[in-house]
Amino acid sequence: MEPLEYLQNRLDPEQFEKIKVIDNPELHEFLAKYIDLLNPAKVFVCTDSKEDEDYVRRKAIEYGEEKPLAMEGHTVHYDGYYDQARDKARTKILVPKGVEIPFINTMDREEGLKEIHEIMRDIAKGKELFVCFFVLGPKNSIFTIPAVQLTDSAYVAHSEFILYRKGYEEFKRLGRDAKFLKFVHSAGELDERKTSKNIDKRRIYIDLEGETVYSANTQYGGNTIGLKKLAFRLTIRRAVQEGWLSEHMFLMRVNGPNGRKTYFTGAYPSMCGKTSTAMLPWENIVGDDLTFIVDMKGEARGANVEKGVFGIIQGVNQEDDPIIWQVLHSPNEIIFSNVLVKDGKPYWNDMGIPIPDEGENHSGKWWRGKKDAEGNEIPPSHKNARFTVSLEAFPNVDLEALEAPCGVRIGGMIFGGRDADTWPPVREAFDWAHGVITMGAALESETTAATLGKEGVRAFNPMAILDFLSVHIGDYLRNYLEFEKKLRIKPKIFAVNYFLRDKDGRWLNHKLDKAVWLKWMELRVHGDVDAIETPVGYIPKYEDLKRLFKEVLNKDYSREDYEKQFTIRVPEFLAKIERIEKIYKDVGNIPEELFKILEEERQRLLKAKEEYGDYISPFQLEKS
Ligand SMILES: Nc1nc2c(ncn2[C@@H]2O[C@H](COP(=O)(O)OP(=O)(O)OP(=O)(O)O)[C@@H](O)[C@H]2O)c(=O)[nH]1
Ligand SMILES: O=C([O-])CC(=O)C(=O)O
Ligand SMILES: [Mn+2]
Repeated sequence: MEPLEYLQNRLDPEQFEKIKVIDNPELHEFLAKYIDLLNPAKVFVCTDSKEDEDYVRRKAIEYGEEKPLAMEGHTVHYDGYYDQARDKARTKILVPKGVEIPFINTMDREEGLKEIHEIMRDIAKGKELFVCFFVLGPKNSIFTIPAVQLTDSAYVAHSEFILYRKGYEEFKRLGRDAKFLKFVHSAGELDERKTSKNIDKRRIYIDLEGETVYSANTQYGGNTIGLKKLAFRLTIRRAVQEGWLSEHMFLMRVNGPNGRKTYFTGAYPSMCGKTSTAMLPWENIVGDDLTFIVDMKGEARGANVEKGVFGIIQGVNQEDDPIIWQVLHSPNEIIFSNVLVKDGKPYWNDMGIPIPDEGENHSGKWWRGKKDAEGNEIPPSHKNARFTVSLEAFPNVDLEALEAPCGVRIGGMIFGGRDADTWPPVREAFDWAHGVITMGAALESETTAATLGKEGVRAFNPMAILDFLSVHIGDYLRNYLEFEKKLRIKPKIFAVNYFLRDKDGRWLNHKLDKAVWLKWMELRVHGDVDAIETPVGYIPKYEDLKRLFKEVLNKDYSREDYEKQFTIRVPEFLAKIERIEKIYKDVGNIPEELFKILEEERQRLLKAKEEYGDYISPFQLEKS
């Protein structure tokens, strides 16, 4: 049967009409195939109308996937107790038989497709299936990538309405020209708490060739929200093939002297500070997780892939995060996930106010001291509990930049991670290649609760994208190095480390110190301050930071703190180069330039060590 004919038979006339007017046979075929496979009781097609969005929102509550909270617009959603983070082990990239790609969890495409299609057969039985259209990037711009989502979870569809720009009209406009991404999701059978029951059959399979991602028997956003990390695997590949960058980066405006606006991107692994940086109250947020960067007339231009925030709620408190706090306590449309609820109010770990001793959370009925099946005490909220809210709700959003069809010019690109003992708080690369290699490609960070598995383990995580990589790392890095050649005006590259600790494990910095590093980087982009040359890049001068700490945070910054934080730790840096070099040597197909740049850095460090010893005070380097 022809796909359109099938759809006409299968859908209510009202729903069918919405599909029929999109002139795209590939779409019709896709819809017919997966509606048939998933076999839902009914199908709802979302246009860009407010009524359709309202319908999805209502269904999320009717089907019990979300519950209303006391404040208007607020709901809570729970994922299963063992479904609280991204499942790396069961997320696989489907590749032709025999193909292996370093660092990537791959699977034979034929086999994978067969398995997932079997898992998905009749999986939506008795449920309603939502067909949703969105775009990645601003509408009608060079960044725009259309995408269609099928899901039997009203929570997933609802999240996407908050996080992405609507794309139904765009599909209609583009017709057959739409080169779109496809997402098929089913939460599978649900238990009495409306959480996915068959976790053993949880699968996230990414078919690069068909630009389709399948996700089954899971609800956690990172595993299910098609346009987020699932699309990210597909766009990384497109970017490498087409010569642009698709990155795990925030995008923000740092406000310089005399009203100067400078845009920065920042790539840090999951749970390592992207949202908290982009949300600094006196700067402006454009995006907090995913950025597309293209070259336009020799400039690097960036745009937020999304238009909302799926942010970590643990630790959000009135003092450090005043804006998020305010937004979370106002009648905005917000989905709280995996938090503690008592009397219709949400609570989370480390929120800076007393938390009730009982309520409902991701484990069901909860009381302080409750233990899970493994004997671990269950905290009030899960560490990876999140809030989903549109950026429009934030008073500090740069709306013009968010919707700019040509994006914004990027002045600086930052790389960072959880590094207890090596990198100083902030440092500038000597040039593009030095930054891309020693800061981006050499990034290591401790694992976090954003993925299932052990936390706090130092792990190689180049450009903060290792979990999402879908091409050979060598090709990915070559694309980065090549990208520079298209640029007339090159962003400066920086590295930050918010997570440096002393010997006793205490943090060497406060959470808001990052505000000072940003202002310093802004000045450096414009050549407004000098810096100290070290073997690993440029670092700030004490006088400049002292002044900025006073101006930005009204704090006194001592010489002792500066010296502790900015001492160049030669043995740690050398050990890191050793580790990174070994990793890349073992994989092959790596640009030669990477080894050259690491070797040069090693030689600079060895020379400095001879002259100054293992731990070099910035004051010593400043004098020389
Ligand atoms: N010690 C310390 N913790 C920080 C700092 N900045 C952020 N954090 C903590 O890091 C955690 C994650 O921060 P986010 O900004 O939400 O992480 P993200 O990079 O946006 O993460 P994803 O959404 O998972 O990609 C939170 O628990 C913060 O409290 C800092 O400067 N110092
Ligand atoms: O995708 C998710 O699960 C949330 C996120 O931003 C990340 O883990 O980097
Ligand atoms: Mn992320």
